[in-house]
Amino acid sequence: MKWNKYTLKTRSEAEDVVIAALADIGIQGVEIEDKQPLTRLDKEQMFVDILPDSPEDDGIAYLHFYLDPEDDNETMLGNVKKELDELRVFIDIGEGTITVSETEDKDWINNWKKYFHQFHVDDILIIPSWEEIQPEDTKKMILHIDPGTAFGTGMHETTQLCIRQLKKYVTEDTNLLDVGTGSGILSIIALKLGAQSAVGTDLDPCTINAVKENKEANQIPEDAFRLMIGNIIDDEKIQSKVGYERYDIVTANILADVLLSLTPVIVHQMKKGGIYITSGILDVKEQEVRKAIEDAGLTIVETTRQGEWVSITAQKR
Ligand SMILES: C[S@@+](CC[C@H](N)C(=O)[O-])C[C@H]1O[C@@H](n2cnc3c(N)ncnc32)[C@H](O)[C@@H]1O
Repeated sequence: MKWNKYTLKTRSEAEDVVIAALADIGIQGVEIEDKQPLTRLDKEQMFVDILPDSPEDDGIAYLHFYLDPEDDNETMLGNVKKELDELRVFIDIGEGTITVSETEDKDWINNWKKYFHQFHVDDILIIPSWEEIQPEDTKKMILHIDPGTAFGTGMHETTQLCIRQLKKYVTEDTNLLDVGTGSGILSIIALKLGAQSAVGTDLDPCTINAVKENKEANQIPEDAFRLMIGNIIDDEKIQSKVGYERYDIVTANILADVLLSLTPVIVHQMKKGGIYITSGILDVKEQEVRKAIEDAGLTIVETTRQGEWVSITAQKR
C-alpha cells in the first residue's frame, strides 16, 4: 500500500510546538529533518558516540508525517492548517507550507518504532514491549509503554517535568486528575508511586485504546484509573462527572494557551491544599501562565525547566 507522505516546512525552534500541535489532532510518528546539532542527552538516548560532520544549522526543519490515502486527508490537512494558524499568533513557525509525495513503505508505523528504545527518567525505566529488562533494572520502577496514537511515551521534556513533580507530591492518599492524559503515562506513574486513584480526561478519542493498552501492560486495576473523553474547559457535564473539590493533585501537560482557559476552571476540581502541576509551557509563554495561575487564586510553589520548556507547580490554599 502507498501512503501519502506530507512534509511541513517550519523553523527548527518551532518544531517541538508544531509536533505537539500535530499530536493534538491525532498525527503521531512525525519524522524530523533538521540540521540542529545533537545535545549530550540526545546522543546518550540514541547511543551515538561519534557523529559525522554535519552541515551548518540553517534554522529550517522539515516535519514528515504520513496519512492513509483511504482516510479523509483533505479534512486532516485543513485541521493542520488551522492549528498552524493558531500557533502563528504566539510563535514564529516560519513558512508552514505542506508538500505531498507518496511512499511505498508498507509498514512505516512499525518501522519508526524500531527507533524507540528503553530509557530512564531518573530512576524510572520506560521500556517498549519488544525490549528486555536488563538484570540491573529489575528492582526499579518500570513503566511499560509502546509509542502509539496518543502523546506520552515519556521521551518529551514536558512529560519528564511532570513525572519529577509527581514523584515529589504523590502520597498513598492521592486522588489524581490528569487533564490531557494522552497515553495515560502520568496517571500510571502516579498509581505506581502509590496514588489511590486517577481520573484522566482528553479530547482525543484515540486515547481510549492507548490508555486501555497501557493500563493492561502495567497491570493497573480497571477502577483505579478512569478515562473521560471531553473538554473539561467548557463542558459542564464532564466537569460534574469529574467532580468538584475532589483532587489532591491535578496534572495538565498541555500547551500554554489551553492552560490559560483551563486554570480558572480546574481550581474548582481541586481540594483545598491541592497541588496543580502544569507543563507544556514554552519559556516565552511562562509569564502569561503564571499570571493566569495567580489570578485563579493559586499560589505558585515551584518552577522547573528543561530545555525551552517550563513546568509551574501551584497550590490551592
Ligand atoms: C502534550 S499531550 C500530554 C500527554 C501526557 N499527559 C504527557 O504528559 O505526556 C497533551 C494532551 O492534551 C490533550 N488535550 C488538549 N486540549 C485538551 C483539553 N481541553 N482537555 C483535555 N485534553 C486536552 C491532547 O489531546 C493531548 O492528548
